[in-house]
Amino acid sequence: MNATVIETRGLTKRYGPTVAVEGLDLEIRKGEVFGLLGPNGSGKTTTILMLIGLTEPTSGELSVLGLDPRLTPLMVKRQVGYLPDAVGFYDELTAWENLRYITKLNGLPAAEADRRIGAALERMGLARVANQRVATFSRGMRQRLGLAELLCKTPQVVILDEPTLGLDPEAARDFLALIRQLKEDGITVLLSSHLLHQVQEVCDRVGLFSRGRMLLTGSVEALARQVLGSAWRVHLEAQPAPSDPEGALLRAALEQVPGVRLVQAESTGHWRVDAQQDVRSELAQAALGAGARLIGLTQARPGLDEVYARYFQEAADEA
Ligand SMILES: Nc1ncnc2c1ncn2[C@@H]1O[C@H](COP(=O)(O)OP(=O)(O)OP(=O)(O)O)[C@@H](O)[C@H]1O
Repeated sequence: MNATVIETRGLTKRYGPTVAVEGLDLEIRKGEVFGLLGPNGSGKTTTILMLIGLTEPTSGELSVLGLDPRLTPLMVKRQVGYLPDAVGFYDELTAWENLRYITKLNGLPAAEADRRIGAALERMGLARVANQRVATFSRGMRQRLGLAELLCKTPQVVILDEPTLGLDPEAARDFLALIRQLKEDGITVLLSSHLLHQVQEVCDRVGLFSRGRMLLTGSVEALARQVLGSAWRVHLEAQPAPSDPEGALLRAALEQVPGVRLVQAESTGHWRVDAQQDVRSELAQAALGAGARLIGLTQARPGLDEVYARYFQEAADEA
């Protein structure tokens, strides 16, 4: 198993009477992409700020790359790239000049800085606009420039606060693809977002936050299984046999497939099947066995939005 890169135990932050983060136990391993997910005000930013030593925890333990950000904030900052939700650049300088300025502040020798800046801009798809003033950049380009800035530090860990905020769907998808590339380089990524459906594709694991507490953690599939009781969803289109006009036989056949949890008629000839594992071929066989004409079978993963909504609905019902 990969080394633990970020670890917290009972991490808590209070602002006067407000509990921003309470009793957070977190363990993130090298090369993981971990998503802190939850609505506005649930404690994601405060968690991030504690991890990079920008705010003091009220109590609890934390370690980032084996260091305590309370004791050695500069050493942590040197190895951890942090992209806040609003990235600030000098609008009148070009992309290259902005990065050059920052690398100079970080004490990087000029030749090495030029090499890293060139590579980072290329990697972020900004090489063509390297000499363009940042004032002319879209929000998506600024975000990519923010990531390029982080890469100049050759960080081991990258922490991104709401990285897709304000991006249109295409720019958001592109940005998430860049995050996936960081993982391929062995960089550990922690990102926060309230856009559950958007980040679920890119995260190996997620922690769902609510009111300062991380209530659920795991892979999207594990959470779906835990909360919804199933992790696979298949949409099946079939015309029942002429002798089974209501589709009752077809439905019974689908229900009998091992692993199937729920079969629901969505509209005439359309069925939704929730299952514990991939049962597509078994469903196809069952449909044919019931004399139906199989028209189509598509698979969709239940989304985090649904997990989140169901989990909090159940918690509210219990309360
Ligand atoms: N400096 C502060 N002083 C007082 N209260 C604060 C401070 N920073 C955050 N809080 C409170 O702590 C709670 C958690 O806020 P936090 O910013 O961590 O949430 P978040 O999940 O990152 O939300 P968002 O998505 O809106 O950034 C909120 O109730 C917030 O009002």
